[in-house]
Amino acid sequence: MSELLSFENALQEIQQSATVRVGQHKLPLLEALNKITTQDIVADSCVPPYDNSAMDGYALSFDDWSTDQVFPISQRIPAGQTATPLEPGTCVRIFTGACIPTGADTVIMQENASISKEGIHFKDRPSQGENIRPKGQDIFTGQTIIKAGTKLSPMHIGLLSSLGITEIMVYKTLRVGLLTTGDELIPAGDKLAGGQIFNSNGPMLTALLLQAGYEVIDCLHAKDTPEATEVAIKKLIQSCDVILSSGGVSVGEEDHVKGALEKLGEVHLWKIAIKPGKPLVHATLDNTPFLGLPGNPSSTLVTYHWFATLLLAASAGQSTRLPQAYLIESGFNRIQSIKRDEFLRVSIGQDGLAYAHSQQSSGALLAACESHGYLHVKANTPIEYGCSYPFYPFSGF
Ligand SMILES: Nc1nc2c(c(=O)[nH]1)N[C@H]1C(S)=C(S)[C@@H](COP(=O)(O)OP(=O)(O)OC[C@H]3O[C@@H](n4cnc5c(N)ncnc54)[C@H](O)[C@@H]3O)O[C@H]1N2
Ligand code: MOO
Repeated sequence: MSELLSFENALQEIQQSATVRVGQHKLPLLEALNKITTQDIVADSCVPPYDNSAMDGYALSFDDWSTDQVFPISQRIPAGQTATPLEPGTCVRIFTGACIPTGADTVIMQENASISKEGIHFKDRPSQGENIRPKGQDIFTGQTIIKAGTKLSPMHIGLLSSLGITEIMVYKTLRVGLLTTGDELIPAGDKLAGGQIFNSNGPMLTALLLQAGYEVIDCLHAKDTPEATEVAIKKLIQSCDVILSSGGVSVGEEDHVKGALEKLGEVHLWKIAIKPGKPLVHATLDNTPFLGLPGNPSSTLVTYHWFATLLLAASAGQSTRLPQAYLIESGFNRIQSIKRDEFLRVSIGQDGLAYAHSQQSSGALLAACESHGYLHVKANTPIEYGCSYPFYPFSGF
């Protein structure tokens, strides 16, 4: 086991080696959804831009209020209009979102007002400043609202629109090339012959990449020969910013990916002390980063989640950090441990405890579909009922 790199060291090596691989351009705001900011966004104005009412009601000066005071209405201010200064001793009829007139500092909601011919009476003492949303409550001028390297979400699109921003500088979309390997694989839709299985990693990786907002330039398949593997890799190098592959990275004489990488570029790491996913390989070919994921579908998924997401994000210009862990207590015991860090596919029960799926084979994918995420169990660590372990939901990757 000594030749296996630790999980933490592998993460660090891949993260440290990654650099931005894409250019920049300015896009209309909605087209920038899921794109990555190239610089900090600093607000050049306040949101809201003026003090405004949080309620439909009446604005007045708190100092004018007494329990017997009746306030004539001197002004009506709907949202969208400007206000003139408050006449002392009066109140103004005001609506949610409307400007607070100079001199008013309190809004009383209409449910707490009594209307008579003389004016409006507010029996209960208000709190000074109530129901007023001050200028800059959400964003103030000069505030950094979005950091460089942020993937823009629908919330960011709303936030930027609240500042009147219509276009933004973002990184161009990362172009990813995919290679699947294996003589036994045929595409879904073809007819299976003896010894064959359908290629599921190709579509799964494509879906993962598309979901993350990357462009899948090409998805090639290579037979298990050194020549076919090299030809496919050379083709992908021409057009892709990053290349991912599945299969062919283990030690058998049918595994040709690592050999091809050694021939075409520099291999940085191979074999990590994790289960599933041990024979991951990381290389650079002609300045193009390459991550060779193991072929067993759950090994492909785990290594994509932990390592490919890191490499891809950094290559795309995104600030990278590890996914959020939640400490969750185990709902089961397991005495035996192994010498590799494990990523068990687990569900969180109604009782809040983590339960391992009964099928943990790296060749089985249904377990991932029926689980909520990974329980990270360190090497040589037994699992004890009620003890806490880091849990990583699939949605966090
Ligand atoms: N003697 C040893 N044998 C193996 C070792 C080892 O240390 N010594 N490691 C095992 C581990 S761990 C893993 S993981 C696998 C990884 O092997 P490869 O990455 O070389 O993958 P393949 O051999 O090409 O395929 C493994 C398995 O996955 C299926 N597969 C591959 N690609 C796809 C695909 N696109 N869609 C669906 N299924 C796929 C393939 O048919 C095999 O069953 O090596 C162990 N062996
Ligand atoms: O490391 Mo492999 O992915 O256990 O089968």
